[in-house]
Amino acid sequence: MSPVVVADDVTKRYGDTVALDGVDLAIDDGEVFALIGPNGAGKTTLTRCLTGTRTPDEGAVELFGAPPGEVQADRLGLLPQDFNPPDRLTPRELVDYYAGLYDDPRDVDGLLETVGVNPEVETWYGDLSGGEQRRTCVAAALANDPSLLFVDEPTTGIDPAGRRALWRVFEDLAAAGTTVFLTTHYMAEAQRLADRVGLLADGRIVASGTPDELVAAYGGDPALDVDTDATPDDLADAGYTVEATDDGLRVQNIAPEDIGGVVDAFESRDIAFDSLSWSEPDLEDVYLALTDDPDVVDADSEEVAA
Ligand SMILES: Nc1ncnc2c1ncn2[C@@H]1O[C@H](COP(=O)(O)OP(=O)(O)OP(=O)(O)O)[C@@H](O)[C@H]1O
Repeated sequence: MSPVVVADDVTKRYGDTVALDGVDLAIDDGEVFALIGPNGAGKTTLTRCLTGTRTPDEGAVELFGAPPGEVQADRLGLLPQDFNPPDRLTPRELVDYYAGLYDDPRDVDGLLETVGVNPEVETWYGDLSGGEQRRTCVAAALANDPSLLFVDEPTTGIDPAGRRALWRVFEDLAAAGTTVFLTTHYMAEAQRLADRVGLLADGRIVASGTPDELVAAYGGDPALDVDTDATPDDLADAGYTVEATDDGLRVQNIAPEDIGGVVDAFESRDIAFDSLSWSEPDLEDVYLALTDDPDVVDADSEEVAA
């Protein structure tokens, strides 16, 4: 099976800034690929090069085996990060406008309902909340029922319930065979939706694989966090790898069945603690290990205005 999306040694510069530095990528038919990476890593630039809205300085891009400009428009869906439709249209008018550009569009009201926007609403796009605007834009990007969809930060600014609703939309698209390329700052989004994840840093793909492969390779070990005033020295003779954290101690490489032994080690040394919290590594740990970026967004705890 030949890949649907190919980037071959793609380099893009803006003046002295090297936004992409030799990116290789191949995405198979029906795959959901999530591109993650810090601000300025080059995600939007790569999305633009792949969709033909930017031309690489070096290297080549192919969609369905052809340059992006030669691909039939109704096969592609694109939701750019900075998509800015006319303000004075209702959601139905707006999606209807995009649907009208294609021969065989999806049903507009059904699309709006799918993304959680009431098709009857008479509010102009410009007066919708940020989350409602983004959901309307997702509906517009799906108007032609694309077989390849590019979405650049599709759920930024959407509240947690709305984000999960959109995840279900993307999961349904993937189940129906749509190839999806998405960029996101939400590690939970990449972990849940993506068959494969690529981590872009300074214009280079520094790691790629399934979420499980990346976690196994870079995520570290499961750990037990202990809320305590103790220091690592207090447990120096206990045989554990222990490091200090903001709230106390982290005991590394602890399986669930080892937790009792750690508690015994604390109690036998008369070390007081308030609480224990065990966690397995996830994609966020991978991201932090490979980028050292403190601004990674936790999709479950982030506060957003709907
Ligand atoms: N039109 C432009 N002119 C000059 N520099 C640009 C232009 N577009 C992007 N850049 C620079 O290229 C680099 C990559 O930007 P890009 O927007 O692709 O990153 P990103 O990973 O999408 O970032 P974010 O997560 O903040 O959206 C950045 O240093 C950016 O400042």
